[in-house]
Amino acid sequence: MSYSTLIDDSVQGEYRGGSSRRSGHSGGHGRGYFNNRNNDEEINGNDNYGWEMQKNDQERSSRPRGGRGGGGRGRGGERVNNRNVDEGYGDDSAAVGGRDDQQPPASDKPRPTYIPPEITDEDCCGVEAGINFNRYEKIAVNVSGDDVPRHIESFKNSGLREVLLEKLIKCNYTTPTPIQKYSIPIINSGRDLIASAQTGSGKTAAFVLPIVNILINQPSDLICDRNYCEPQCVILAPTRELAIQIRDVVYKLTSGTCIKQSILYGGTATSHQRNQLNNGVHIIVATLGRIVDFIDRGIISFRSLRFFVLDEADRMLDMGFKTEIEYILNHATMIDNNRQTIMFSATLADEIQILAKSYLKPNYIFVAVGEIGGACKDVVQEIIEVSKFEKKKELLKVLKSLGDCQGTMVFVQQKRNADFIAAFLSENNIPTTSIHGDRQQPEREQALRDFKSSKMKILVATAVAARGLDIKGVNCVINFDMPSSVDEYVHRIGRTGRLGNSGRAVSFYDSSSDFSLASELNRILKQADQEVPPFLMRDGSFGDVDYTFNDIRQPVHTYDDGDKEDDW
Ligand SMILES: Nc1ncnc2c1ncn2[C@@H]1O[C@H](COP(=O)(O)OP(=O)(O)OP(=O)(O)O)[C@@H](O)[C@H]1O
Repeated sequence: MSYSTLIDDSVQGEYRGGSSRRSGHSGGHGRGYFNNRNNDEEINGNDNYGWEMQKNDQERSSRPRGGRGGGGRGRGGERVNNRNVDEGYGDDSAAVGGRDDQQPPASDKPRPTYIPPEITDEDCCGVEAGINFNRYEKIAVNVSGDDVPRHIESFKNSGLREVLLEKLIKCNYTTPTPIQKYSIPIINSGRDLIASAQTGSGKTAAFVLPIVNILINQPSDLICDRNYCEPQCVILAPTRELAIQIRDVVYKLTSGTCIKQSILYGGTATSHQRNQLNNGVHIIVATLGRIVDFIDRGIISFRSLRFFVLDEADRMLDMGFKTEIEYILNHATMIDNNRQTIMFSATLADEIQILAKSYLKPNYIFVAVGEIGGACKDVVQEIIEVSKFEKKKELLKVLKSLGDCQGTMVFVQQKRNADFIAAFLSENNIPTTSIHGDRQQPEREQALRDFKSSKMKILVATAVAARGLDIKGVNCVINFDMPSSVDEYVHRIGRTGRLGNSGRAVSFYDSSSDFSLASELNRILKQADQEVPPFLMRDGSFGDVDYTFNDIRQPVHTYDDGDKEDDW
């Protein structure tokens, strides 16, 4: 197979002497049309992380705040004029100020004209439950907070409306996962919630189901006009692709009901999104940069907001996004008492919990299924010591050992490396595509489609695909480069081994650059009952694993197999 049939145009362009986009012609469907660049979230964990984040934070913290009372375009307008509103923060915050010297000033950048395809039912098929699904029952659940509502045992007795139960049957959701058992009644009862559960264990439905249920059960008027919209629920995610996926779940659970939803994300035409908003929507799923643009323009107000959800909450509250989150929460139209705040992630460091507390009502509930920040035990983790010069050779060796390498995600740290590795694999006759923040939005979505449909066996990705993506048939994750934190490692390897399926993760450890991760990797491997290789013991300490549930408020109720009811 020739190289050009294996890899799409932009990668090819990149490989043949720099980015085709940079030289003014993007290949394929993007030619001369989608010539915006995507400032993306991977900047936060990867390329040039340090100084740019500081710069961005300074820039954002100097922005004027709120105060328009839901209309006034004055100050918002100024801000809009100061940057390209379509690109805004690119994806999605974190890139204000431009992290790339080659980027033209924001105001010179062309607006994206990409209108994403309409969602179809085919877009909504997720992973099917695997052989270890029943093992979820054995995972201890810790809950803290006063007057915690009783958890459910089945969807049937969950209080969800018939229309939702029918949808669950269609989706093959027969039994709720532990996080769903606890979250559904908590959210249904109107309480704020911060929750952690392992990757691939159904956190999305854990918040979408009860929210949709309440919106249907206790409807309130949908307020909008041709310039303005008051959503009742806003769900924020750190990446565009994750926002799309959450929207798909919302669509799956609301289609045919009165609930209207919309998605706002960067790299796409704003006019299209605006039209949807002006017709009124109950639920907006969004990335941060784009929703802030709409707020700045006075198109979105929070007067009717009933639910504010942060998926991947630890990521959303870290330096890259925190200022924008606070901007939204402090917005003049936000009425705290009306709002239920809900936060989910597989990883929730103590600092994040402390920060999150200030956004939650004092009687919020904290739920942790299993070890907070622990890796999914259905993923067999293998760490190989490889010098950076040997990595490509080792990659081919690992892929060969997989037999058919269909459904492999290869993570790298830098965007240029993603294209480089994709080109390298393609040259070795392995159909490969790539996803990262320098690819244009249609290309990113096409890459995911090609990987999901098995047209491409391998997806090479940066941090942009590390969190939340739920792709059927991902059998193996390869960390070609180690991520910069062990939490990101947990998210990356969690793209496989989802919903009780088994998965495999192979990570290349180069002592010269990954030394600082050694102790944390030891802990993660031990927590997940995996073998710890000698070189990690050599490079890192090997203290006791401490994933104890730690709520700043006490007491904590622990529920494990056989001890489910006592504390209620
Ligand atoms: N009760 C259920 N029964 C069967 N399938 C389910 C159930 N709940 C969720 N799923 C499916 O499980 C898969 C994983 O769910 P989801 O993406 O919400 O996981 P997650 O916990 O958010 O993972 P991550 O931490 O990686 O974001 C999805 O394909 C979803 O459709």
